[in-house]
Amino acid sequence: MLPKIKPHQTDAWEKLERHYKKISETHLRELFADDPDRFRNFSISFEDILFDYSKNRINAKTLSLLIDLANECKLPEAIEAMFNGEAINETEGRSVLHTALRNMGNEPVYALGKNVIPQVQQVLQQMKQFCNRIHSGEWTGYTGNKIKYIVNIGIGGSDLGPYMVTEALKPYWKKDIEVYFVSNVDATHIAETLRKVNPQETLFLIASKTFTTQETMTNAHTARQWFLEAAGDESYIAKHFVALSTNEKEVVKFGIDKANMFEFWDWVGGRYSLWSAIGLSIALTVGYEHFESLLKGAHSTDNHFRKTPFEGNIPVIMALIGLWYTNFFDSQTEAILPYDQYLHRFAAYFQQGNMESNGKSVDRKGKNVRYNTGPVIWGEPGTNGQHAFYQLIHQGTLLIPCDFIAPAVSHNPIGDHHAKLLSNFFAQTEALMNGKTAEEAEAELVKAGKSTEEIDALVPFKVFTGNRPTNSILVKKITPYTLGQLIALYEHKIFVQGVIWNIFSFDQWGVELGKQLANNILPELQDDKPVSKHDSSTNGLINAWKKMKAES
Ligand SMILES: O=P(O)(O)OC[C@H]1O[C@@H](O)[C@H](O)[C@@H](O)[C@@H]1O
Repeated sequence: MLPKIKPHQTDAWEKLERHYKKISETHLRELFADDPDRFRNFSISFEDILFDYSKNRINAKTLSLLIDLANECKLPEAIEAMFNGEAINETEGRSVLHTALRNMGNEPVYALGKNVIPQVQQVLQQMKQFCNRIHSGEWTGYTGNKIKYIVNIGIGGSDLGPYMVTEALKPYWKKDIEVYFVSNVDATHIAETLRKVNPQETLFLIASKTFTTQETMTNAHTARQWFLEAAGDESYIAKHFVALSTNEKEVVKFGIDKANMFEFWDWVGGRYSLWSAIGLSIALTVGYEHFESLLKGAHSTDNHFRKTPFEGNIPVIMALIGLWYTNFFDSQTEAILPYDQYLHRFAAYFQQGNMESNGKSVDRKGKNVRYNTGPVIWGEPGTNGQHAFYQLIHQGTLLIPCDFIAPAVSHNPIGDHHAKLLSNFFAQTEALMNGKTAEEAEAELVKAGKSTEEIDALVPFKVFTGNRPTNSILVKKITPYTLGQLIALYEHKIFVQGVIWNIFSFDQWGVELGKQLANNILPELQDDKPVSKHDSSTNGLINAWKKMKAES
C-alpha cells in the first residue's frame, strides 16, 4: 500500500510556498553569478550519463525543501513498496513490477507473495531461442523462406515502447530484418504496411496485454485474412502469427497456438511493458543480446534509483524539479527535446508514460486534488523543433521547462554535422537561461547601423526575458544499455511525482469512457437511419456522416 499523504498539507509544502515568493523573481543569471560552482553543485554523473540541472530556478534551499517534501510524503517507503511487489496499483489490486523484468540477479521478487523471477527468466529464454531460430533461418515461413519482415500489431503500451526503441536503436538493426508497427484502427495503417511486406516472409506479432483491444484485434484479423488469402491453409498461421499477451484464453480463441504465445503478467503496466514479451519486436530487430543490454541498462538505473540518497538521485531530482514548476510556478507543460534523430519517438513514448500515469485528479483516498498533477508532455527532435515551436518557449507567455537530451558521440560521424547539432544543443539552453536584455538588443541594433527611431521601435521585440528553465542530459552514446538507463530514469521520475501527488499512477480509468461510447455508437453506424438519441452535436455529426457517405 502507498501512503496517503496530502502533499499540500505538509510542512515542506508550506515552506516551499514561502520560499517560492522569495525566489520566483530571481533570474538564473543571478543564480549563476552568485555561485561559481553552480554546475558542479547542480549536476550528477551516473555511468555514461551527465545530468545537468543547474539551469533551473532553484537554489540549495529549494532542493532541500523539495527533498523534505519527498520524505514527508514517504517516498522512501513508496520506492520499497514498488520494488517489493506490494499491490501499489490499488484500484486494480496489482503489484507494479516492471523493474523485475530487468532484474538480472537471481534474488526473488514477489508479486503478491509469488516469486516472479523464474517466470521472467523462462520467457526471456523463450524469446532468446525464438530470436535465434528466426535469425538463423531455422524458423521459416510456409514456403520455406526465411522471415524477413516483422509486423508488430499493437497500440498504446503495446506499440509506443517497441516502436520508440527500435527507432532509437536503428544502428543495431539486423541486416536482413525489417520491422513495421501497425497501431491505428484506420485501415490505412495496416493497408500501407501490408503493401511493403509479403505473406511468405512476414511474421506478425500480435501485441496486446488484454488481447481484447478493438484496434489491435481488428488489425490482427485483417492481417490474418490477408495472409490466408495468399497461404490458403489455416495450419500455416502457426508459422506467421505469434502473440505477446497476458490473456492465454483470448490468444487461443484468436487461433494462435499456446506454444506461440509469449507471456507477461498483470503486474506489468501496458506503458511499462517494453521490457516484457512486448519487447519481442525489439529483440527480433536488434538481436536478443542487445535487448538484454537494454534490460541491463534499465536495471542499473533501478539500482541507482533505489539506493542513491535523494540529493544525488537523478529520477528523484528530475521529479522534484518538475513538481516545483507544476505546483509552485503553475506551469502546465513540459517539453522533451532529444538532439538525436534516432530518438524521434522518445517524447511521444513518454507522452503516454506521463500523461496516462499522472493525468489524474482524484487522490489515493478518492478525493479531488487541490493542486496540479501531470503536465502536458510533448516534444520533437532538435534542431527541427527550433525552426518550428521554440519561438514560444523563448518569448511566449507560458513557462515551459524543457529537457534537452543529446549523445556526445554520433552513430553517423559525418563531417561537422554532430558539432553543429551539439552547438545548437548547448546554445539553446544558454539562450533560454540568459535571454537578451534591452541593452544587449539595443547594442546589436546600433552595431547593425539602425537609426534611433528604428532601435526604439524594434527593441521590445528583440528582448528575450530568459530565466526559462532546462535540464540537459548528455549521454556518451545512445546504445541499448544507455537507452535502457535513460528510459528507466523517466519512468521513475513519473513514479516519484505520482507518489508525491498522492495519486495512483498505474491505472488508466480515464481511457474507458470513450471506448464504451464508441462501442455504443458502432452499431448505429451500420445502417442509413438517422440517429436521435445523443446530444444535438453528436446526432448532427453522425447524421452528416451518413449523408456524406450516401452521397459519395
Ligand atoms: O496491450 P493492450 O491490452 O492491447 O492495451 C493497449 C493500450 O490500451 C489502452 O486503452 C490503454 O490505455 C493503454 O494503457 C494500453 O497500453
